[in-house]
Amino acid sequence: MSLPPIVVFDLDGTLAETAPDIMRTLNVILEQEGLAALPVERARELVGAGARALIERGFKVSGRPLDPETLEQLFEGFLGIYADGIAGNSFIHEGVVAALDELAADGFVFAVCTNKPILHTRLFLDHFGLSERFAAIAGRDSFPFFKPDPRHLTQTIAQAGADPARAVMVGDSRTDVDTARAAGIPVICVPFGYTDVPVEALAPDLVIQHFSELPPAVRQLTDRKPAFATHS
Ligand SMILES: O=C(O)COP(=O)(O)O
Ligand SMILES: [Mg+2]
Repeated sequence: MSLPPIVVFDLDGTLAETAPDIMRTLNVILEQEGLAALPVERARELVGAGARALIERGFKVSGRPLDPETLEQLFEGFLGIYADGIAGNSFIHEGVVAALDELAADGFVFAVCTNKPILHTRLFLDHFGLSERFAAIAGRDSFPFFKPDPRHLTQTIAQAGADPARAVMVGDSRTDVDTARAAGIPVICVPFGYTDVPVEALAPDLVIQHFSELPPAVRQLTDRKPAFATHS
């Protein structure tokens, strides 16, 4: 039996708007350290490479040096603060569930490959009742490597038991495009996530404006026709 095709999703900024709760957590930490809170709009340049990088970048834009030991302490604090109220102001983007339903009817399976810690990733997806929709869920700490290392993506696909030759990545940032390119997997970008340059500048295979555009985009890139195409 052949392996199923797969769509692998980035989480922050792609499947979900998570910036309000991520930035709220960062601001608790910055204020604890005597620094000014940053506006949620800064998420576009700060989020995307995981919680440690977020804290580092938050200190950098605040003009405060940060030594490695303090970073580790603050990261430990971040884990608890963010987990507590992880979905307070976050939401799954409109059309995600309908797109999953439509692609599942075509035989696709799904996975999440995110640089969010796996603890938060699972908590978040559980909160929205979505965990069981994914054949594999991989966070930044699920393997000894993480995006943009292509093995984060290829191992996620392997764990999902899917066909890497009929895989598509969906993301919102340079990290996702670089990961997919290095893995030789086509990539679709959403323009409403966390990136400091327009996603078009990252040259993904396709850009979708809304998740209603995802099923045809995925079919185009995997050369698959809708299940009932022959009847139309
Ligand atoms: O939380 C982050 O910094 C990155 O998460 P993502 O890989 O889901 O965009
Ligand atoms: Mg992202």
